[in-house]
Amino acid sequence: MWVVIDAGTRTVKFCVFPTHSLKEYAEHAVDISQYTPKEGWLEQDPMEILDGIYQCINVVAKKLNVSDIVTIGITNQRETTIVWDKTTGEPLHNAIVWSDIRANDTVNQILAKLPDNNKNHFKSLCGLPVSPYFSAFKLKWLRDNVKQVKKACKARKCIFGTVDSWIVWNLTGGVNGGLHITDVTNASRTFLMNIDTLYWDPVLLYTFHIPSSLLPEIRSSSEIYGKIKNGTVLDGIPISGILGNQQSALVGQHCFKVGQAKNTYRSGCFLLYNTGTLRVQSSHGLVTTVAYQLGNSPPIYALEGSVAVAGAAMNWLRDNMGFINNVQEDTESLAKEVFNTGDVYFVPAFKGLYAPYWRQDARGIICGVTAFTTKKHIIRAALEAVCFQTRDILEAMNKDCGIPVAKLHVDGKMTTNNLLMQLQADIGGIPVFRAQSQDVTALGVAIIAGNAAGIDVWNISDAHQDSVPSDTFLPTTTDDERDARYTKWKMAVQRSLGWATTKSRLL
Ligand SMILES: Nc1ncnc2c1ncn2[C@@H]1O[C@H](COP(=O)(O)OP(=O)(O)O)[C@@H](O)[C@H]1O
Ligand SMILES: O=P(O)(O)OC[C@H](O)CO
Repeated sequence: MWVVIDAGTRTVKFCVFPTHSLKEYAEHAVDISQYTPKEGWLEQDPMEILDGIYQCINVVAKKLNVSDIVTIGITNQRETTIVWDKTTGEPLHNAIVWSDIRANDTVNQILAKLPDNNKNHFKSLCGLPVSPYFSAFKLKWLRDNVKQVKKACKARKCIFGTVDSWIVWNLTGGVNGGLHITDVTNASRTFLMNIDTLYWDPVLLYTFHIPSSLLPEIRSSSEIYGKIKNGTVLDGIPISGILGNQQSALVGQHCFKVGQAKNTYRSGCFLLYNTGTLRVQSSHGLVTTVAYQLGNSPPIYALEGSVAVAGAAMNWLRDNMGFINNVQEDTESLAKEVFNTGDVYFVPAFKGLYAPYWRQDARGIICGVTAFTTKKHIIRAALEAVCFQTRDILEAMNKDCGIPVAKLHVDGKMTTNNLLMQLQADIGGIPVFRAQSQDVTALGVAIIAGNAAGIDVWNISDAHQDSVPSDTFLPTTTDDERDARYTKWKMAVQRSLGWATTKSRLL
C-alpha cells in the first residue's frame, strides 16, 4: 500500500491506497483552527498542522500493517507561508494563509518601484501577477514587520517554506538534518521561482531582498527525496511525491493530455488547464504554473484561473448572515425554491478579486436587490457567482489558448450540490463531468508518488487508460440567454471594483 498526507486549508488528512489500485480504503481527517487577528488576515498554527498529521497517522496506523507501506506522497494548500528557526524547529510566526491580504501594502511598495507600475511586470519571469496571494509578498511582510523574524534572519537561523516544506523538514528529522526542500509546483506559487529554469530567480530575490539561504531546494514532484525520520511508526518510509493541492487534483482527475481542464470547488475554486511542455503566458489574467514534473523529465505546465471565494461565500451566508443552518443540507434546497435570482447578482470579492481581474481594491457587492428579493434569491446568486467566476476563467482560457475548453472535469465537496453543477453547465455553456469521488486531490499525489523511479507501484500510463468515473451535467440554455446574463455579471463586477481604496478616506 501507499499513503498520502493531504494538508488542505481546513483539514489535514492521511489517506491509504492499496498497492496497484487507486481506490482509497482508509482515511482520517482533523480540522485545523483558523485565526483572524484582523480583518482580511488569516493565520494557522504550524505546530497544529503537524500535530494534526501525527494524530491522523496514529489513528490510521492502527488499522493497517505499517510495514506494508512502500511510500508516501504529500499534497498541500499552496502559497501559505511559514518561517521557522532551523536551530530550534520553532515557528517564528503563525503561518500566513494564502487568502490573507495583509501584504496589500507590500504589493503597493513593489509596484511603486516599477517604472511602469504594471502588475504583470514580472509575469515573464515567474508566470504570476503582483498580488498578496503569492508567498514572496507574505515573506517580505514577515521580514519587514516581525521582530523575531528580522532577528532570526540576521542570525542566519530563519528558514522559509510553504506547507509542504514545513511537513517534509519535520518528518525527515527537523533540527537533526531535516530536508529543506519543496517541489516545482509549490515553488511556482511563491513568486520567486523562474518559470523557465525552475530555479530561484536572482531578479526576484533581489526585488524582495530575500537571500537564497532562506529558501528550500527546488526538486521535481516525483522522486525519492529521503526517508521519514521523526520517531513515528512511519520511520524509514520514503517520501516520493510532492504536489500543490490544485495540481494534485489535476493529476487525480487524470488530466494528462494537453487541453484537459479541471475545476476544484472548495472554499476557493481553482481551474487548471494542462498545456503540456508548452509554457503559455497568459494575456488575459491567468497564471502560468507548473502542473507537475516527473523526476528529470521536462515539466508539464498549466494555465490556472484562481478564484478566492467559492464555498467560502456559503460559510458567510451561514455564519455571518444566518441565512442557512447547514451548508450541505440547506443551500441547494433553498436556492431551488426560487426559479431564478430575480436579477440579483452577488460578487463575493471579500478580499479583492483574483483571476482574471487581480484587483485587491474590489469588495463584495450584492446588486439588483428589490423589495421582492428574499434570502433564497441571494443564496442562489451566491451559487451562480461561483459559476460566473468560473466562466470568467473559461473565457480567459479560450482567448489565451485559442481552442475552447471542450469539457470541464470538476471535484471538491461543493460539487455534491446538483443545482450548482447544472448552473455551471448552463452559465458556462460547457458539459460538466463531476468526479464520483469528490476528493481526487489525494489521488493525484498518490499517482505521482507511486510513479517515482525506485518506487514503481504505479505507472502514469495506467492512469491514462482508467478515466475517473463521473456524472455528467449538460447545458440547457441557449447562447443568447447565457450571454445576456453574463453581461449583467460583468456589470456587477465593475461595480465591485475600486471600493477598498475609498474606505479609509470615508471612515
Ligand atoms: N452542498 C454544498 N453546497 C454548497 N457549498 C458547499 C456544499 N458542500 C460544501 N460546500 C462548501 O464547500 C467548501 C468545502 O470546502 P472543503 O472541502 O472543506 O475544503 P477547503 O479546505 O477548501 O475549505 C466549504 O466552503 C463549504 O461551505
Ligand atoms: O483551500 P484549499 O485547501 O482548497 O487549497 C487552497 C489552494 O491551494 C490555494 O492556492
